Amino acid sequence: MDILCVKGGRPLEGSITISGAKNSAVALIPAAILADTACVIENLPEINDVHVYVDILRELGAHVELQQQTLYIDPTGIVPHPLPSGKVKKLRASYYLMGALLGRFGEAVIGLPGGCDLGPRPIDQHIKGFEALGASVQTKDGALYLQAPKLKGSKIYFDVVSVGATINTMLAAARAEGTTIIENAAKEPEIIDVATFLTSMGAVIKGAGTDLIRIRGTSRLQGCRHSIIPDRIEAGTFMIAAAATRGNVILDNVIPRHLEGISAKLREMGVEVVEADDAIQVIGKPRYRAIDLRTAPYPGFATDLQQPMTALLVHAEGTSMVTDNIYTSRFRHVDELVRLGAQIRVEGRTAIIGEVHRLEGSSVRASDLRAGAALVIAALTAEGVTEISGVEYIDRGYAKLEEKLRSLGAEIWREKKSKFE
Ligand SMILES: CC(=O)N[C@H]1[C@@H](OP(=O)(O)OP(=O)(O)OC[C@H]2O[C@@H](n3ccc(=O)[nH]c3=O)[C@H](O)[C@@H]2O)O[C@H](CO)[C@@H](O)[C@@H]1O
Ligand SMILES: C=C(OP(=O)(O)O)C(=O)O
Repeated sequence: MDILCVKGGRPLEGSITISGAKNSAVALIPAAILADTACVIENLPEINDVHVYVDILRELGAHVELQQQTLYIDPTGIVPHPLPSGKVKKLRASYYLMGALLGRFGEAVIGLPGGCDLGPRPIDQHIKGFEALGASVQTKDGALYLQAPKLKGSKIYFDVVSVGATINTMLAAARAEGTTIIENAAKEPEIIDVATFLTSMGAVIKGAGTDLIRIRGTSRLQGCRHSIIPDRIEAGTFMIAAAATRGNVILDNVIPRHLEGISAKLREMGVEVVEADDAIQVIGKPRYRAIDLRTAPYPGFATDLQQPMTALLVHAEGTSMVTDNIYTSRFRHVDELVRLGAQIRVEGRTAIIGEVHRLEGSSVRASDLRAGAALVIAALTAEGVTEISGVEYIDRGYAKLEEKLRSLGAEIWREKKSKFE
């Protein structure tokens, strides 16, 4: 069992390069199933979710070669074996196998997805999308059984703005006959990235990035080469860490427009944020103002940065209120922050964060991916050493986290711990 050890107290200084987006990567890899020839995906983040997906594609019969940040996928050998359990339970985004296999083969059996436990994460809107395209969908023994002799374009209105349901419907619709219209679509940059990929393959997609997307499907899609957009959540995490440690960090390979939500909130606190074309600089200050924030679908403040942000707000003067409007229980990091000395209480969907003058290192546990990021940020600002377990969650979604932090001057290292310690 690995743990991360962090000795706090050093400002982060220097520059790092942000990796490709996790939430794009885990959609683009299954999207390659839709092609009749091979795809090459570049700027892949070196994270566990990608490794799990590569294993799943191999299990289905694809020829896959992964070399650092480049992935070659030849899907011609794929057979739509049922995957009711196993690796699909390890990540949330395994739900994209439903749309991709349905689009390519007209059938799929996929276990209900895993991923971070943030409260209920239903997939009723995904099912609504598949059914609108003509698929029959049944849930049995923890798996979804999908079948559609012929997929036909249709008009779908989502009752909830959902990243996963929007992308999944786009995947199936790309090989459906006729035009599909998605209303109340999610607008995240990763949706545009998937639309760009499918367009390079031969689908005709208009409106990605708005709440109305039109997809004209085709019976043949060819392989293509695509470079993944930068990870705005990884970038946001480092921006918060730079501010929390009163550091001075330049992030290369970012799209500043994707970071407007986090940049605005950091500026409101008194952090200096300077934008260039494809880089952003964060300059920490000795004192910060408390702020209120509410998460919302893009372009609102990303829920995935809510937990890291609470770790910074601990150091602001006054009382901050953080409300998560997307998930009902995304505050499992709070008790762990309190162990380090933070003053936070949770009321319903809101965390009320008081000001403290110092945090002190302790042993804490990451309950999910961004809880892990929040604990690392808190540990970087704490006196003494913090030991963080639950590292497997952090490894799901942050590429070379320790390496990047060390290059900025942090004292962070990994240790093996016996399960009896
Ligand atoms: C792999 C991936 O891209 N994960 C991201 C994706 O997750 P994911 O795609 O799972 O999240 P959604 O956008 O679908 O979820 C948003 C909200 O809609 C609800 N909902 C969703 C689908 C559905 O069928 N029914 C329903 O009620 C969810 O419970 C949640 O409250 O977007 C989330 C919200 O930005 C991010 O936190 C995740 O990092
Ligand atoms: C919630 C997240 O991931 P997933 O949807 O893959 O569980 C996340 O990236 O913060």
